[in-house]
Amino acid sequence: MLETVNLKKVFKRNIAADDVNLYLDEGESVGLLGPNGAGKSTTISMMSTLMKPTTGDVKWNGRSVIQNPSEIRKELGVVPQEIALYQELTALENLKFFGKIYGLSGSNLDRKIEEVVDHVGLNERQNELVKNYSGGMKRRLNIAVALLHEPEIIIMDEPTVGIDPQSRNYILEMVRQLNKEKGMTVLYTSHYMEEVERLCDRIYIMDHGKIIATGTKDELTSILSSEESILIELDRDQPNLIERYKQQESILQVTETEKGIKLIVPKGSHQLGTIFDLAEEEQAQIVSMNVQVPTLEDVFLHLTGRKLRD
Ligand SMILES: Nc1ncnc2c1ncn2[C@@H]1O[C@H](COP(=O)(O)OP(=O)(O)OP(=O)(O)O)[C@@H](O)[C@H]1O
Repeated sequence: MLETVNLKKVFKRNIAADDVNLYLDEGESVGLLGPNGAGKSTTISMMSTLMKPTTGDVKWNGRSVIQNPSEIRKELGVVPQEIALYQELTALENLKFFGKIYGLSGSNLDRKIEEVVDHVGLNERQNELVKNYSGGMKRRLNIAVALLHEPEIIIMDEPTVGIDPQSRNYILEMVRQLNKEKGMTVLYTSHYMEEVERLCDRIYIMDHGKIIATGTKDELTSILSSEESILIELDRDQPNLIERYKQQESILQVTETEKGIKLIVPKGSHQLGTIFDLAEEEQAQIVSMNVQVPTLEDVFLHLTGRKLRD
């Protein structure tokens, strides 16, 4: 349905997207996951006609998006990261304005507005000025605008950045319904692993402009199927203990967490004795210990050596 072919964008000497190849089949919900600056916005801006690639192409049902931008733009629902609304107008006036740009009018436009306002849960507040909206409401209205012309696909650039947990939850549930109940294809970018885990059938992990892994959540975590992670909660910071663990060849990865340390070890390698012995030598109190199967966050760390939100 939508695919990129060796898509590349170079800003002066910075390669923001480097030979990106990804695709979405009809009805799929696909996540593009990566830290800030990974190249997600650049990639989806090119996919949605908002930016020209340096080289490569984007195909929409076999037709080049680069060759036919204005024609194909009408078929895509695009939710940019920046809020694109008129603050001095009401939500309803904004929707009428953008609806007309999409070529809608009369009772057809009224019906579509009613539908999208309902979908994003803004019925009761549609006559208020956008400047008085909360950040979460503005984001919801931003999404409503992108849905007005009934696109087959919605492309969303980090739609939950900077909003409260309740609005975030609302948006995630809304996107899930669009995909699962209305059958809309979704491309969702985020640096929140939990969001793509919750929403997406398939995930692309991006870093430094490149796609570094792809698959379902299970496929991606199976990259680490021969490993397990051990979460250790400590009574206080223990920099010496972290160093001691790092010196152990049998411990593959050591990361500091909010409350302690996370270790990645080969599955079934019976490291608990060593872990306890070293803690005792460093006079560190282990408050709790948890052995877990790897998460997408672990996969990212494994592939890049960095945390998603460093
Ligand atoms: N217009 C531009 N001019 C120069 N460099 C740019 C431009 N837009 C993006 N970049 C650079 O390209 C790289 C990728 O940026 P991009 O915004 O695509 O990343 P991202 O994964 O979407 O991150 P974020 O979550 O912060 O938006 C970054 O190094 C960024 O500084």
